[in-house]
Amino acid sequence: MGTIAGDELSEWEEAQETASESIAGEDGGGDSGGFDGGGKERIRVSVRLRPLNEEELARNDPSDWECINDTTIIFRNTMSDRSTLPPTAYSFDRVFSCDCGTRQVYEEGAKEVALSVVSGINASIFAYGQTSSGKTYTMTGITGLAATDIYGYIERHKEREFVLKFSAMEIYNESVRDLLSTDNTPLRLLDDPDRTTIVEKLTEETIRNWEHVMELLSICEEQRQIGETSLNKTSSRSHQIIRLTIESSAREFLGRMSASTLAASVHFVDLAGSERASQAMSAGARLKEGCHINRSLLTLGTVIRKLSKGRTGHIPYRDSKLTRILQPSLGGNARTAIICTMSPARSHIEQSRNTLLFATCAKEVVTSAQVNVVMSDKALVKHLQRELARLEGELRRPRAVSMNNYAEEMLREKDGRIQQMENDIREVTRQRDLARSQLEDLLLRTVGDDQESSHQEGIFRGSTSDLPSACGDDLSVDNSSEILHSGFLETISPQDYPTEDANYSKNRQRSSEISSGYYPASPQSSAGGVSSEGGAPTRGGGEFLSLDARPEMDDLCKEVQCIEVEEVSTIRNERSSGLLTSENGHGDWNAEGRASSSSMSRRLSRSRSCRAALMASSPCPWFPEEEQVEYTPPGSSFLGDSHQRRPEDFRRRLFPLNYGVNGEAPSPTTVCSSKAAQTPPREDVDDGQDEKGSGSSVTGRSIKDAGVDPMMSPAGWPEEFERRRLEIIALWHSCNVSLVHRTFFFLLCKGDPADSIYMELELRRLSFLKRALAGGHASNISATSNTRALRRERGMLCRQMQRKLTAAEREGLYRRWGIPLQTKQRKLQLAHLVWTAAGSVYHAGESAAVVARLVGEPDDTHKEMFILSFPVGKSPWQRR
Ligand SMILES: Nc1ncnc2c1ncn2[C@@H]1O[C@H](COP(=O)(O)OP(=O)(O)OP(=O)(O)O)[C@@H](O)[C@H]1O
Repeated sequence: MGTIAGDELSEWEEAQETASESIAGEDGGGDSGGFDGGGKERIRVSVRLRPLNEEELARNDPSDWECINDTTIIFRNTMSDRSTLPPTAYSFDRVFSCDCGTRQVYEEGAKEVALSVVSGINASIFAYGQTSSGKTYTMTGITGLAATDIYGYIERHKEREFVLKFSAMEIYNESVRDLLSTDNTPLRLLDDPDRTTIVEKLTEETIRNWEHVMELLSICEEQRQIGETSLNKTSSRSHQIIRLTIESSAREFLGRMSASTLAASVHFVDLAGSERASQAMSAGARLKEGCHINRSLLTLGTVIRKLSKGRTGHIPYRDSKLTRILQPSLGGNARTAIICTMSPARSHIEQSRNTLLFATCAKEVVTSAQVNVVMSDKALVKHLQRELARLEGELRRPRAVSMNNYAEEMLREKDGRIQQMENDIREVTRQRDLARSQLEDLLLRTVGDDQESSHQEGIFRGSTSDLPSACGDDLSVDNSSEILHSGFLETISPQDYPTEDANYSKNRQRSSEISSGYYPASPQSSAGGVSSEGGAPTRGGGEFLSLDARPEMDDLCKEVQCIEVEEVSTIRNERSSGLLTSENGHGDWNAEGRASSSSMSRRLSRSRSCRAALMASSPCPWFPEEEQVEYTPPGSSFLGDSHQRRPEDFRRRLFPLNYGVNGEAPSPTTVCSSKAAQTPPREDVDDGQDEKGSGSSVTGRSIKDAGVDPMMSPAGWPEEFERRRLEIIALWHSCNVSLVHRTFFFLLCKGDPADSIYMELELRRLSFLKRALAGGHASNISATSNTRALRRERGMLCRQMQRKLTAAEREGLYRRWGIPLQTKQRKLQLAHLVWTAAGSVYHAGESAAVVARLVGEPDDTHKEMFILSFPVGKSPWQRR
């Protein structure tokens, strides 16, 4: 039996209501005492005053108690010495005078509560009082009457099927005995999940009829421990608990899943006498009984007292078997009625007062009875299955959620990895393309210079048929190198060239020619080395690369050509005007090597178009395409003595044409011994008086392009380095060059003679850029756009300060740079301070230190970048 709640209750509500209505309907609520079917109510407390018994009458024990009405009993002191004292009044739910019969007591003091059991509400009827006060007398009557009424109710409610079960026990000396069993073995008390106490192995008889109940009651009476005390010859020495359990179901629902079963128990409790042992004049076995009795009653009194004060604190139900078994009836799920019996005799005044005190407390105790509906087996199975499914669902749900979360987390992680890998692939691809582009650019420039030289050489020694038709101009040169076999060429035998790589050999030889800084002009030499028909290589004078034998090279060299032409066009024109003349409109050259100005014009025109085509097809990754077309600075021939000190592998990559067959670098002495290497550098002055021919001027330009200044002694380099560095710093400032570029260049070029080539290149590029900006012929770049890019770069530095520097480091920088710590936007101030002084190497060094700290130190790779490209506005760092 138990209670149900929630949706399960709704399943039974209809049947329960049917049962309750049927009970209330016929009996008008009388049978159930008008109880509303559940809720809190106080214990119904009644006091029954028995008549003076023979012994009391015999000793003239006066009766001082009087029930002045149905609810109040007063103690009227008839003793002479206390006659002046006012009577003490006690009020209860009902008081019964000595002339009230048991039926009346039952009807008015117990029936309402007792018959609640037929409505599925637990009920308890207690008899409390001292020995011989009439507890057994009262409870025996009440139990019988209640049983009779219950059976009368059953008889009247044929629509319901009732099942009555009877059990009885006594608690004697704190041992529980089964009154329906001859076995006196104490029964154990067990706790069930409903916090009720189960008496193990207690006999429970299913009652057949009213007579059966009476029979069982008789058995209990016979079985109960009795003894003779001074007050009661047949004193009940134990607490007797008779339990009548009633289950009822509406017959119309029987066998159905929805069949309702109301189940409740009514306890008839005849307590042992509450008197003190001494008062009962007990001794021996009776004294021991008295101790146990009092222990249980003492606990009962404590429980009632505590319950009467509210349900705060610990209620010592478990301190005795009596209170433990009756716990539901004491402030639990039961309606309770207590009938306190008392003797009217003055001699029992103290016990009577105690009884009334107990009753006073009991009437304050609130119970919370409710209808108990039990399920049928089928319904219980269904309910349990549903509950099982629910619990399994709950068990699965968190796990499912957890699994889903785990799966989602794994997917997110994998997506993240995939994204990271894709980013890595993109980055690697970008770097690969960049490196490839740089390598191609490097080769292009190198070969371009070679081509430029060859082209120029062709001007002197070739014919119109030597030039690629795509270039439009058929420029022929009949001049030959005057020292074709001089210098480096003499050191390398054509036989040494690997036959399977003729172009490489040719290029390498050509590069050697360039590196020697000398272009042949001697007809004699030309005759020995180059065919006048087409410049075909001859073995006798060393193989020259034929222009028509390498059209792809011609295409690749266009960028360099056009830059060279742009830069030196004025000079070249002037020079050409005196040295080269065209014999016809197709740009043929005369035997004196003079070209007409119209030929040069055509040449310039061709170069620009070719450059544009080249740049469009091979964009430099460091520049937007539109910027590359217009702002690629002059290319250079990175040749000369200085680069010999660079890392061997880099030299090999950068100047493949300058190496021998076996990869060995040409010795500085070889280069220096060349005739051209000893030629004084020529200024790019348009004196127009180069009688030595264009070959000399080209030679001089080539030397400068190579960054080799034969006149500059190693001892003079430090001063020259400082001069160039200051010039570069000033140009950086003028051109708004990227701060990162400035930083890397400044930190990498520290005065090593090998740096001369980089500085020369940088100066040339910066000069070109400055002129382009000043001249306005750079349509896609302007000082404004550079300034904007520079501002973005300073913003980047500002953000990097926050990321890369600690607060202490930043504070140190602020102090070092004179930025007041109390000012705002200090990082921005610092970012706008670096690289702002155009004429101070010290300032540049400090600036470079700051920027390098923020973007990282440069390495040799960056140094190579200086040759490959020249970032304006945006730095390589920004483009990552
Ligand atoms: N209301 C009453 N009217 C007439 N006789 C009564 C009444 N109450 C009790 N008696 C009688 O008083 C005697 C003692 O009653 P009873 O045995 O019921 O007392 P008790 O409280 O049960 O005592 P104990 O606790 O010792 O068992 C009995 O002989 C009984 O018949």
